[in-house]
Amino acid sequence: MFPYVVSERAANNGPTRYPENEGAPLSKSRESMPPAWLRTVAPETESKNSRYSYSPRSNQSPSRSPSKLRKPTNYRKDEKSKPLKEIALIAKNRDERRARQADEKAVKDAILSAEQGNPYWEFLNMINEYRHNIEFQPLRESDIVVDNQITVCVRKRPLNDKEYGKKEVDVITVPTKDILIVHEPKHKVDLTKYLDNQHFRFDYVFDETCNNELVYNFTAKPLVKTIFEGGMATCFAYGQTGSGKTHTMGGEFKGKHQNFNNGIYAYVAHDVFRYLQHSKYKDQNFCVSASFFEIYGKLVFDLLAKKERLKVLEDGKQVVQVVGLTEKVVERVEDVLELIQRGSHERTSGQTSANSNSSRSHAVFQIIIRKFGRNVKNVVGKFSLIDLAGNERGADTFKSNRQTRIEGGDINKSLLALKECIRALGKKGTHCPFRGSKLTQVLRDSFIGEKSRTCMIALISPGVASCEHSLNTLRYADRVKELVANDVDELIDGSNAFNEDVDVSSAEWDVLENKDASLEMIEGFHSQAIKWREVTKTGVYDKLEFSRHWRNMCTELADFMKGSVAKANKFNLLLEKK
Ligand SMILES: Nc1ncnc2c1ncn2[C@@H]1O[C@H](COP(=O)(O)OP(=O)(O)OP(=O)(O)O)[C@@H](O)[C@H]1O
Repeated sequence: MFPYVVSERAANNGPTRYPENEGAPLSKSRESMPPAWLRTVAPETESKNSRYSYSPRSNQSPSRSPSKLRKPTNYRKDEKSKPLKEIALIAKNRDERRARQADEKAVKDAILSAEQGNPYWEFLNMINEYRHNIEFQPLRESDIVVDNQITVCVRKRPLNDKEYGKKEVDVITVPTKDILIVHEPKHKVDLTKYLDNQHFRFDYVFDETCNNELVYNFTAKPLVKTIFEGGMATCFAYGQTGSGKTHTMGGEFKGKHQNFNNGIYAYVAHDVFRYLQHSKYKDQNFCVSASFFEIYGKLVFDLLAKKERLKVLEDGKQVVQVVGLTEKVVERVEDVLELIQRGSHERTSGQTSANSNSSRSHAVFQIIIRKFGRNVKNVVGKFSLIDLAGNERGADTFKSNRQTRIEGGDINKSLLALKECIRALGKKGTHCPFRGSKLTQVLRDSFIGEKSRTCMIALISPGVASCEHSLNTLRYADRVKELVANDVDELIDGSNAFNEDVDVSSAEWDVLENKDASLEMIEGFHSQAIKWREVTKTGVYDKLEFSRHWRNMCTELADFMKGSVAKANKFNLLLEKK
């Protein structure tokens, strides 16, 4: 990471230039000392209480403004010293300016030498300064996981070795748990460089320090219970090639080796088997199975049967079947891991990095809960986990190669259909255009029904070279669930909002008012909690009623305190800025 703290001035100015006749900057130690020629003291002026004056006999005569420096004659004592004071002040200001310019130049030189050959060094400088003004409040493990029907979040991966090697600049900032800023480098018509800082808000934003487990806890984990309660759960990984989709879904990579134990597939499997042990489900005759297939264009391949080609059929009741798809019964987490490993190898076998099929196909891993009935095994719920094709493939439809164009078109179509289907799920009663692509057709069940829940993890690469693709990914995710990011400025120091005194006093008013309301809220919660403690102590109580009350109380308190934190944060930032 960038090792210097960049001063505000250094980031805003272009290369330092010195005015003609002023020469090179003075060193900082000479700050506030007048130049040598001004320090030549004439005896007659010294005696008249003037610290510095000009002697016309001196051979260090100044080349500029001699009239200003001529020895005064007919002034009274205090009047005589006035022009000299002015001269001293001018000299002092100039020395300070020179010292400042020297500082700025030193900082820029340091950056330039550290970032030798980096065409983006000025942008890097601006981004660092922008970050310098932010009070970071990233996502923490202890943060509340909100129960959404549709969750849309973004994960930023770290810069990789290749990108460091190319001196790529990280253009993504994650100031809080739900806000992300893209610093897009731009040029004005006069070629001045500037940053277009674009803000986005999502349910959660994971920065480069978050690991797969944390991502899982806020995304797919809350959906596991859905499949035990008769619903469909779906989790998509969306993003450009190399942004971390497979890393997130399948498991972290160490070189070429992938650890299938710490991907979202595996975490879901762990939780499914944990749920099965629960007293509520233990005796329900549930059976768990898994399947793994790949959709490439309009074709479907079975990843658990040597990529056998499969047919997708829809019956009169709009029930979609992938005919002949392998569905293996699994009894332990290890069985699931074995299938994930087998399917993943099948998916990537025979491909080179230059011709990566995996990034041009959607991989669908499903965990299915069935209940044994009389001879039939009815589906109770299904968790579909999808590692989508690289979204830039959809954009590359101008590529000359016909095959690439067709592939790009198919990917584009499926991603657009997917977005519309998820949006339809969110807007109840809206028609779900699932026939728009093979992907949405196969996943039809996921987009219908009150109990269906979906989560989209948009993955982005942080480098400046990926900026355009990252923006496309973010705009897509933003359209899936339009969460407005209009209070972003409140978090970022330096916005105009901070300049007004009136803002500070209104923020203060808000906080003081909220403080009293918070106290009331907490007291109310406290007295209710004590009542429930008495009721539950006996062990004989209405569990359903308690669970509902307790959930509502906690949600209310959490929501209220969330608002309090925002108010306190705004007030604090305004004061610190002041
Ligand atoms: N959060 C992360 N932390 C560390 N490394 C990561 C992270 N995300 C991705 N990577 C690394 O980046 C590389 C590309 O990741 P990955 O293969 O998951 O991308 P992808 O989006 O699935 O690409 P493709 O569409 O080609 O399959 C891998 O080497 C992976 O280890």
